[in-house]
Amino acid sequence: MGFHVKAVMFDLDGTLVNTAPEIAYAANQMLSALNLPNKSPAQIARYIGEGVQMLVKRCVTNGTQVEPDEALLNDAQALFFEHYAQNVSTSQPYHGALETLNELKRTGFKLACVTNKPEKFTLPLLNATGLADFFELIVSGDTLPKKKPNPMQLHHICKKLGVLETESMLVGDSDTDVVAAHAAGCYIVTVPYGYNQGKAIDESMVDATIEHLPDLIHLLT
Ligand SMILES: O=C(O)COP(=O)(O)O
Ligand SMILES: [Mg+2]
Repeated sequence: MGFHVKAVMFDLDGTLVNTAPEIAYAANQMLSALNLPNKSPAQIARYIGEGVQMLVKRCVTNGTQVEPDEALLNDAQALFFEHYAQNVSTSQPYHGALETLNELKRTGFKLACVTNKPEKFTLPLLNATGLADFFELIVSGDTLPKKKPNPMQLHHICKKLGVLETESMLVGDSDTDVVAAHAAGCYIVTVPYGYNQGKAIDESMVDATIEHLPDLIHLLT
């Protein structure tokens, strides 16, 4: 396919691990604590992708653009952190995730994880799912001042790994990933099964789409 790639960066939620159920569980515990009605896991899954603050805001405002009361939002954030910390890492990697990372690492690719999830949740999740050791670098949503769709995390990873952006690929599940990769100048490959706020990925905007992670092996080796 002509990808001259030395480094592969993986998005986490919706790409490597099916975290929507555990995120929805924590979000509903937060809503219950605030005496707000619970939401279906499918609805909450549509709020994933732009970090915890956006997820919480969408949960308390029913996904609308209205600004919630600041005190309510602060309480909601704290409650989400408290509840998610108690049950993070009950999720499973998607089919083929481990074998794909294993094979890409074995064949010499530099691997990194880039997520909008806060570090507090990223590291336990990667450890519990057995994914952490594949990555030379893990950059979370609060590791740097900006997160995806801003390209800062991707530039940071390329610099640390000693590769050019044009030699790097992001594998993701959402428009957030697509915009970040374009802004950084990296290749972008997407999976169709993750969380893209209920929309399909616009395939004209990506370098390739794969059905499942193991398809990457054929694309890159
Ligand atoms: O926490 C989120 O909003 C999404 O996380 P992701 O970047 O790993 O998909
Ligand atoms: Mg994602």
